[in-house]
Amino acid sequence: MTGLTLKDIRKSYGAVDVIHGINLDIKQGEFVVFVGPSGCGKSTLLRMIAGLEEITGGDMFIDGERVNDVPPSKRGIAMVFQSYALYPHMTVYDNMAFGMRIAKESKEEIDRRVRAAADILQLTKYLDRLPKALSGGQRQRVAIGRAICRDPKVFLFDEPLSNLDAALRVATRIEIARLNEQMADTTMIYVTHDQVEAMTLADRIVVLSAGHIEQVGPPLELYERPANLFVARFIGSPAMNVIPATITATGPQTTVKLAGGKSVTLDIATNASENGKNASFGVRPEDLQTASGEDFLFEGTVAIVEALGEVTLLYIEGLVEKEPIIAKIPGILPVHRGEKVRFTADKTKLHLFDDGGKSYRA
Ligand SMILES: Nc1ncnc2c1ncn2[C@@H]1O[C@H](COP(=O)(O)OP(=O)(O)OP(=O)(O)O)[C@@H](O)[C@H]1O
Repeated sequence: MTGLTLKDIRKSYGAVDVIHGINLDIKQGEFVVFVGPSGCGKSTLLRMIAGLEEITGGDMFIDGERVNDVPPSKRGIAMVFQSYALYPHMTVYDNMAFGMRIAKESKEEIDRRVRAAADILQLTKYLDRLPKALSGGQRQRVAIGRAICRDPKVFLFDEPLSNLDAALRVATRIEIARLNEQMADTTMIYVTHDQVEAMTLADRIVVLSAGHIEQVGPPLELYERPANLFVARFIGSPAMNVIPATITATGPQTTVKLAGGKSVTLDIATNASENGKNASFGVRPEDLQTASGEDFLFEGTVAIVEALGEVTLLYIEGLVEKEPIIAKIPGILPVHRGEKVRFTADKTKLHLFDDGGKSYRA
């Protein structure tokens, strides 16, 4: 057994349970991203893997070895944090070499590892510089380089890009993707709030909420087939539109009556016992298209137009109380506030969830 296994992992702070029994198998070399709302336990879980937080219950295995009581330095793990904490008076080279010098590695081995890490991260020409003479993105790359030099079995990242500006985030994200390719045998676990980072870096995404797992899967599987309303709303930006509905016909296809009165037939199978039940109908903003004829899904009044150039976001009112429906239409639309607009959507892209929020498509 290689990689990392979490078996019914629990965490409590005093009487407060924050992680409620996580079961997860991570294969060697896999890139797994933890996402979830603030406070759901992402950092706590990562810190338990690192050994920085005690495990209250359950078992954790790295490379088949139970590590619950193994100290951080003996777990074969390296962690990169949000703030990179380099030694300001040391050069890039010395910052990367520091841990290995403490561990009494030979000069040759230190030099070999520092240069290999610098090469992967394109830092070779900065090795003699002090951190203050580097950009934020370069400094974060040095922090990553320092972690690479430890030759970890498991690499942990806790929102490593969140202190960088937008352009540097993109550049450093691409650097991390490359690092992952070059260190194909190293398992990587990454915590982020950023949808794009999660979607582009992950082999699998773990969606957490309130200390438990909602769904685990490859990014596009979560996007196309969310297991429940929580995941449906969490993955994708702007979030999936959700409209209350009632099931009026079941079978290989299902017909629902949407709040507002329109009936829609979906390519989703339900059995007869579901008839008459409340459900939630879901459609992603980017799956809506404007319609001209009578064959439309719904109609509403444009409340806000956001023209972003490559797409136009329309906020539509009059369908569901409180929240507007959002449509994301490619290009620039000649539509104005106050106009009535009709929308359709590809039937295969529609979602339906039962009254407990579980997807009927699962
Ligand atoms: N030392 C502590 N004592 C008590 N409760 C704690 C402690 N550390 C964290 N918590 C609680 O545990 C829960 C999980 O926190 P954690 O930092 O893991 O969440 P997170 O998902 O990483 O959040 P964020 O995205 O905001 O960083 C939160 O409700 C938090 O208040």
